[in-house]
Amino acid sequence: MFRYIAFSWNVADEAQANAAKRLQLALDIDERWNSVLQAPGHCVYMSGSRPGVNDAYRLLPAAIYVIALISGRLAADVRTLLASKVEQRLSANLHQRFFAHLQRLPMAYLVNQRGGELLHSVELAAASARSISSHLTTSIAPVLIELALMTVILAQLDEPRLVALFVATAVLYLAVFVRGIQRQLPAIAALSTASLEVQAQLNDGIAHAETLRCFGAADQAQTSLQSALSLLVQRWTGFHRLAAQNALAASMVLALTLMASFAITIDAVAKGSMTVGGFVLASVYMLQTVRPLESMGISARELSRALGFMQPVLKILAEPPETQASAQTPAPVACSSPCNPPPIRFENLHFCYVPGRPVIQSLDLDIPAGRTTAIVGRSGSGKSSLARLLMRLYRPQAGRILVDGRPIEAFAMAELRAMVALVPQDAGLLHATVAGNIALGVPAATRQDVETAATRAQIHQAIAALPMGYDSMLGERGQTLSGGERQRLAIARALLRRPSIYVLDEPTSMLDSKTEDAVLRSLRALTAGCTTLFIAHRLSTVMHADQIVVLEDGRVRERGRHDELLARQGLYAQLWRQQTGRSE
Ligand SMILES: Nc1ncnc2c1ncn2[C@@H]1O[C@H](COP(=O)(O)OP(=O)(O)OP(=O)(O)O)[C@@H](O)[C@H]1O
Repeated sequence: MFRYIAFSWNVADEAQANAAKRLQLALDIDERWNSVLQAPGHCVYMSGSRPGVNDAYRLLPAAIYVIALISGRLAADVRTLLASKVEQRLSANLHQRFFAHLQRLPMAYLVNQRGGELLHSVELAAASARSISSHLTTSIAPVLIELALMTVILAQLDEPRLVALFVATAVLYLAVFVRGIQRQLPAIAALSTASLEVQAQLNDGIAHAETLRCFGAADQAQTSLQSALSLLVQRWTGFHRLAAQNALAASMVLALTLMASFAITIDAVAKGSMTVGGFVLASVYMLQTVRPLESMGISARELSRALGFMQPVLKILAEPPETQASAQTPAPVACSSPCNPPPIRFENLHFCYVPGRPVIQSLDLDIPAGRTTAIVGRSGSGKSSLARLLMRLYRPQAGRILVDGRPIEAFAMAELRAMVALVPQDAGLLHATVAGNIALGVPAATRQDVETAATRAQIHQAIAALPMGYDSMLGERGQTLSGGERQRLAIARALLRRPSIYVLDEPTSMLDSKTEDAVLRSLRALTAGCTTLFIAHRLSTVMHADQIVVLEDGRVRERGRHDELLARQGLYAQLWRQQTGRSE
C-alpha cells in the first residue's frame, strides 16, 4: 500500500544536487531529511549528505526499503501458507461432506447417477472452493482495503471531483462485473455439464474396457468421446467470448476514468487550485487505482466461474437424504450365530421404481423365523426388489415390512443392516485386500474370523494360493478373481457378520456344479436356525427350502414345499419341468 521513494544524492556532485533540487521543486517537497509527507500514505525520503559526514543517514532509506521489502515478502509467504491450509481443509471437508451425503441419499436417486460424473463434480467443486477461498483471502480482501485507503488518500488531495470520480468508477466497474457474472453463469453451467459428460465417458471407457474390446466398440466409444470433447471446447470458447466482452467493457470504464481524471486535474492546475506536484501525485494515484480494480475484476471473474462449477455438487447436496429411524438405537455387535432369528412379514406391499410400472403388487408374505424361504420366479418377477425393500435400499409406496413384529422404519439403519447379511448377485467387491473385503463392515474381525468365514464359504484354499494370501489386493470390483471366487468371497463376507437374517440373492449362480453342491451344503449348515431368504433361478438349489414362494409380476402366485408345488402342477411345476426336463 505505502510506497517508499528512496532518493539520495551526493551534494558534492553538482549535477546530482541540481537534479534533486529540480525534483524537489517539481514535487513540492521540503528539503529536510526524512521530511516529506505531501500526501499521507506516501513517504518520500530525501536525503542529501556530504561524503563521510552523513553516511549513516544516507544508508537509512535503503535499510528501510530492504526491511519493507522483506516484511512484505514474509507477509505474503505467511498469508499464502495460511490460505493454503484453509483451502486444503475446505477441500477435505467438502469431499467428506459429499461422501457422507451420498451414503445417505436414496438408492432410487443414486442408481441414476454416473460414477465418473459424481467424481468429477466433487473435484470441480473442491477446486472451485479452493479458488474462492484463495481469491477472498489473497485478493479481494486486500484489494478492498487498498481501495478504501485510496479513497481516503484522494480525499486528502482537496479535489472532491476526484473522489467522486473514483467512487463512481468503482461502482460502475462493479456493475459491469455483476452484469458479466449474470451473463456468464448459464455458460458456466453448460460448460460444467459438458465437462462432466467427458469425465463420465472416460470413466465408462476405463471401467468397461474389457466389454468395449470384446464387442469391438472401442472406436464407437472414441467417436462418442470426440463429440463430447468438441462440445466442451465449443462451450469453453463461448465462455471465454463472454469473459472477453466483459473484460473489454471493464477496460473501457478504466480508460474513461483516467481520461476524466486527467481532465479534472488539468482543469484544477489551470485554475490554480492544484500545484504541478499535486497534479503529478493525483495522476499517480489514479493510475494506482487501475491495478486493484483490475485485480478485483479478475477475482470476480474467477469467483463466478468457481460458483458455476460448484453448482452440480450443490444440487446433489440439496437432495433430501433418506429419512432415518426416529429411534437412533446403536448398532448391535454381530451375534454368535445363530441368535434369536426374527420372523419377517411383508404386508400388502406395493412398490415401483418408475411411477406407473409396478414391480411388487399387493404382496402379503410371511417368512417364518429360523427357516429358509426360497423366492423363485421368472426373470423380472420382482425377487431382488423384495430383498432390496427388506434391506431398506428402497421404500415401498404402500404397505409395510415387519421384522420381529416391528416395521423396519422403526429400526435404526445400522441396527437393521447389522441384523441382515446380504449376498448380492454381483459380489460388490472393493479394491482392497481379500481380508479387508471379507471383513467389510466388521472392523473388529480378527484374521482368524476372516479365515474361518472363508473356509466355510469354500474359498480359503483359493485365497491361500494367491501370492499375498489374504493380503492380496483385489482389482476394482474384484476383477482379478473369477466370477465363482467373487461369489464365494461375498458368501464369506456375509457369514462373518453372523447375522440373524440372511438374504442370499442367487449366491451360487456362477459356481460349477461341484463347487455349488459344496457351497450349498455349507450354506445350509451355516444358515440353519437363521431366518433365510434364498432367491434363486435354479430350482434345484432351493428344493430343500422350508417354504418356496413363486413370484409372478410382483405377486405371490404359489407357496408351499417342493413336493406340494410339484403336485399342484402350477407355475412352479412348469418351471421345474423346463429346467430339469423331469416332472418330478
Ligand atoms: N433401479 C431400477 N430402476 C428401474 N427399474 C428397475 C430397477 N431395478 C429393477 N428394475 C425393474 O424391476 C423389475 C424387477 O426387477 P428384479 O431385479 O426385482 O427382478 P428379479 O425377479 O430379481 O429378476 P432376475 O431374476 O432377472 O434377477 C424388472 O422389470 C426390472 O427391469
